[in-house]
Amino acid sequence: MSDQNNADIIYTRVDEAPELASASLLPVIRTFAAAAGVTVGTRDISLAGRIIAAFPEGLTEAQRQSDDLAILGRLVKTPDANVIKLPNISASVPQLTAAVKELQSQGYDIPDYPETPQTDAEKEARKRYDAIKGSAVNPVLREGNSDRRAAVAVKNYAQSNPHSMGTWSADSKTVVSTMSSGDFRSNEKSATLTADQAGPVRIEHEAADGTVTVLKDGVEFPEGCVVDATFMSAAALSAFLEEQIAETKDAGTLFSIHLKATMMKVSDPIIFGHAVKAFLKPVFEKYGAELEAAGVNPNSGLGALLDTVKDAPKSGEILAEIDSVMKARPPMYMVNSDKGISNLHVPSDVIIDASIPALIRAGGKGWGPDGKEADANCVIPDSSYAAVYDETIRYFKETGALDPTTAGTVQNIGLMAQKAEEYGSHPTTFEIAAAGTVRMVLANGDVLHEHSVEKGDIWRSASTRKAPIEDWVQLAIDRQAAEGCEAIFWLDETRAHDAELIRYVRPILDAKGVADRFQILAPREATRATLETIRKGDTSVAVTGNVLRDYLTDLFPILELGTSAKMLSIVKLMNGGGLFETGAGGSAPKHVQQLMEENHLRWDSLGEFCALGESLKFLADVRSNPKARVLGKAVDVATQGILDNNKSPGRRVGQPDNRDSHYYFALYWAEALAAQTEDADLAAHFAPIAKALAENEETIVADFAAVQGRPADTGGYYHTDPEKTENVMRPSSALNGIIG
Ligand SMILES: NC(=O)C1=CN([C@@H]2O[C@H](COP(=O)(O)OP(=O)(O)OC[C@H]3O[C@@H](n4cnc5c(N)ncnc54)[C@H](OP(=O)(O)O)[C@@H]3O)[C@@H](O)[C@H]2O)C=CC1
Ligand SMILES: O=C(O)CCC(=O)C(=O)O
Ligand SMILES: [Mg+2]
Repeated sequence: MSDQNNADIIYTRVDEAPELASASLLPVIRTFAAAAGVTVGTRDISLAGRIIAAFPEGLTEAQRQSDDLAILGRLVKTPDANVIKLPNISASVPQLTAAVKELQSQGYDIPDYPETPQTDAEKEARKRYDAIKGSAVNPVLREGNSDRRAAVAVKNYAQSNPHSMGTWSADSKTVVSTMSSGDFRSNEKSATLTADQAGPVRIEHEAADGTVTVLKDGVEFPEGCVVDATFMSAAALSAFLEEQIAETKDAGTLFSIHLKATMMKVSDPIIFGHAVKAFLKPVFEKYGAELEAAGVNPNSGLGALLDTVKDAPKSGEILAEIDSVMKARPPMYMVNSDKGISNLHVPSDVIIDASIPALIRAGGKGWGPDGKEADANCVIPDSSYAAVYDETIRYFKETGALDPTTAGTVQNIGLMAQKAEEYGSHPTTFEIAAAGTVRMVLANGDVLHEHSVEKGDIWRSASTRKAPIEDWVQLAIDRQAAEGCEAIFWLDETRAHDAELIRYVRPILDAKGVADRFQILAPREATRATLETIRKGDTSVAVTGNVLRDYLTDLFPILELGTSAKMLSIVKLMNGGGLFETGAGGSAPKHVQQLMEENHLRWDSLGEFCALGESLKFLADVRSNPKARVLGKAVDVATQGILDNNKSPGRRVGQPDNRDSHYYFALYWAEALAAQTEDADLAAHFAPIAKALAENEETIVADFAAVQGRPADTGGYYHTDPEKTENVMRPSSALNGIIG
């Protein structure tokens, strides 16, 4: 439930590990902030919360929730916004259906997710679920461009306390494989709209027999908007996947496919489904009709397929066939080899931004079905950005792994505002029903883009508005000026969309007289140049579009810091507010599993600490609240204390965990507040708190240690019980007595 709706700072309620961590950290933040008259409210953007808000009809008054995402969506368009955004689940269909089941089991009368909606009620339910699916939160909240980097203290800490890195050898068989034609990159067309062309656009499909179907009408594109259209050929994709399965088998590596089925919620589940069909091709050839009759949707993955087949007629026969096909295939890269969960089981288990960097950090190794590490063929069907990973892998094979003790750092300025580029394209992405032509028709009747398509092709249009582009270039100029270092626009002049962006970037750089401080390089060349720069210990600012923002802000932090959870992640909202994201990663489902099994939470809240400090300092600026600045500066001291004293959570049961790190954060924060001299009232207020926290260290740490090693019950996975979660996450009465 939401509370304190007009609070100074909104702290988001999310899912999985960060939500568990919040149960312990948020009380500390609220208590400390209150001393400076700063209120911290919450808004629920969790998957379960969004489902509850979408289906009030069958719920009791007590069960209902407000549509907090919509409320936040309005807030971030105002100068008043000050939001701390933790990572939330971007749900694939299997995650969505699991959350629905859990809520139903808790007595929430909400409809099932209709896989093939028939009745009007089912169609309505499907429409609402489709709005919840995938990356449904970030695009709404990100009304600004992205500034992600490691705080200096965090980077220094990583250099003196390096994480483990796998070794890279020149004979590693790990490769990236991508399409050379028929993909989104190859078919892309792009144009920047003139004043005459601006206005509502119609997207239509004309079948071979002349039947015209309107796919989408009235999509508003203003003047200066860069509008792209492209498609992925289903035939080319299938041929490519079959070829890759065969090549992987020949090479003796693991087959892996890396997609973004969450943010690219229409296109990438379909591509994933093609991979499932290609891997099990003989099964689909033999039992296609039975699988369809049973309601199998390959886009939901092998896990769902196996579940559905279990209850189908001929299940024994089909399962035996699946088994024999799998044996003939190359071994698969596994998500969890102990539990037999493969890359193809769930579309959201292997997400490219985090999955490839983890493999690169490990020296190009993935886990095989036998539970052993092996080289892998990393299949990335679309070639738009695959070169980044390909070049990184080639570079490490040539030069060996990066050394985190000496490596410099890559900062990112990402073009993200107002659903920029591919990540905003799902409302204008379509799986083509019949061979023909897809056109984008402007208000004046002109055809902007046109493609010949076949049945099953995935056609999409993406757009990027002028104001966000200009804001992004300015942010890059400011960041480069602040760092005085290398800065590269990762744009490929031979790619249609990038060529349009370059037409914006060059004149702005010239007009500001800073063109000599920037390079414009295609992703492959930019990757090589950047790796060479950080190898020397220097800093590089990567100025990128939205997809590379996502990819690079996991890739480089994971190599430099071991994880992207420690990143500072600021979104300067276009209308003046601030959105402070915590880290650059996700909600870490594996961490929840560990907590449930052995009551150890290895989630590191460093991202939250960094975001909190920024949020408080921002509040101080916009509200002229000097006490908030004192609080914010003390947060920075506390964060430094966590690093200096090695108080981040350990990975294994028995080691100090997330709860311990919050205690030390509170201790250092209180000590810093007590010690500062800018605000005597705050110092006096926090002196006894700091003293009590210090004096009770032994008891508090013992309270935490005592609960580990046994299963923990939070009353749910997607929709936890607040009281049970509080019991699990705040087990120290000594600490609770001080924090309140
Ligand atoms: N901003 C957002 O809202 C984002 C949301 N997501 C969502 O998160 C979910 C999981 O995505 P996934 O791709 O697995 O990526 P995650 O970033 O959640 O997990 C990858 C791994 O990174 C490590 N990790 C991440 N955060 C932390 C942290 N704070 N402390 C310590 N380790 C951390 C963990 O490694 P280890 O297990 O080795 O400890 C974890 O297993 C999905 O539902 C996805 O949609 C993903 C990215 C961003
Ligand atoms: O919105 C999402 O699904 C993921 C976001 C993400 O990975 C990122 O912003 O780095
Ligand atoms: Mg990401």
